[in-house]
Amino acid sequence: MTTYLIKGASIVGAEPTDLLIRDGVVAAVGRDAAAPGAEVIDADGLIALPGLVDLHTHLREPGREDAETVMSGSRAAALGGYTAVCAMANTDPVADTAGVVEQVWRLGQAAGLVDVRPVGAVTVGLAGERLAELGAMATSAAAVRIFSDDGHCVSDPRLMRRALEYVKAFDGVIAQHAEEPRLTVGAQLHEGELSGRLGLAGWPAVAEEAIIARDALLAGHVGSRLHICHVSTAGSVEIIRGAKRAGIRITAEVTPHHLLLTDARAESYDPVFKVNPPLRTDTDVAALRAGLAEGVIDAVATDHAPHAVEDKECEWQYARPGMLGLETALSIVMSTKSLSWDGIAERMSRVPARIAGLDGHGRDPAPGVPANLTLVDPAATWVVEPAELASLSRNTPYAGMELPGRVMATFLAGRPTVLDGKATK
Ligand SMILES: NC(=O)N[C@@H](CC(=O)O)C(=O)O
Ligand SMILES: [Zn+2]
Repeated sequence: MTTYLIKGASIVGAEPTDLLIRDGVVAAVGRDAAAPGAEVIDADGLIALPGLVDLHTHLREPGREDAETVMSGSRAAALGGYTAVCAMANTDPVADTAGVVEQVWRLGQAAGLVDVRPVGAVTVGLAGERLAELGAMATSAAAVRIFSDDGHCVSDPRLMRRALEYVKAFDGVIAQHAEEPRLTVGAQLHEGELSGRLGLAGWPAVAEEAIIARDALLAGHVGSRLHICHVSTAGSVEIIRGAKRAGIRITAEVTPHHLLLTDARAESYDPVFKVNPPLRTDTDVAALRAGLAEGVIDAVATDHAPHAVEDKECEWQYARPGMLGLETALSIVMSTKSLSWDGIAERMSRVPARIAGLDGHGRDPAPGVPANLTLVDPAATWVVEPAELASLSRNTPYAGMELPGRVMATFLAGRPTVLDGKATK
């Protein structure tokens, strides 16, 4: 295994130093760190962050390998500075058995660019009727800790309660896509002035907030762990704040797109802006940014949702919801200027690693720590060219935008997955 000497990197914004990476770990930190024969990486002006951890990635394999594969999604993740991603269960077949989660986990190992941690479905086929084999997925080689029907809400409160009770035994967590389906029938975008003007069915904030409030109470009653996917409204932030104050074991994530974009984008009628939950208002964006900085929202998660051209480049009503996220997440978060480097490390690496139970990830580079880290050039800017993304899909809402911050190198267990801004495989 090659030894690397990273010279002049600033660890999470501290004074520049050198890092020696040997045998999969950070072997030494400091200006005197030297090793004959080491490959030297000039990191002058770069920020070293613990490798980013994504709690919400759609890799589409098995089933929609035309939109993304474990390999292409892993490459996109590494280029975005990620060393671990939690792969959502809404594949075909659904990841609702030990067999499917092990298959995804093995595909991730074989790709070797990022730690792929499969999320298991809560219910069989995501149908919301019967619990999936949660225990078998937890004890499988994939060691599943996060369970989610994401794409769908576990709307039956009795089933949700039982799932929360079940995962307590192995410190699992239920990640809820909070959407009361009876309130979002036919919904196309945020319910507000614009949906009224366009004459399209709206997705009201209360459809999200009602489920979060209900599930927080259930999680508190059961004493189990609940995680809320892609929080999108100011009201949700307040409910989560209250639940945390009450001692409920609740965590939450926000996506980069909900931190930047508003429903005004829907006016263009370009389906690239169609997503679940929908883009909301300026007030929501401000509350999400503040909630994230404060820690009421624990983590940034991409909800990377690749879709094939025919599913996205069509009439708004027929387009699938979702947008790409892995390769742009860090730059988008930087562009919002709502987090310091420590805040970015906390909300994009340390805390998501803790939520997902990933011991080897989310640790600042220090002697003895597994070498899962990323080097970012804070001064560089880049223009998003959809055709140049590593994802097999093109549905980025940031096409043509100039963004700050460029991932120059990423290391997974001491091996570079990105060098000079390019994936190593
Ligand atoms: N976010 C989306 O709009 N789409 C996701 C599902 C989901 O995360 O809810 C997808 O799988 O495409
Ligand atoms: Zn979702």
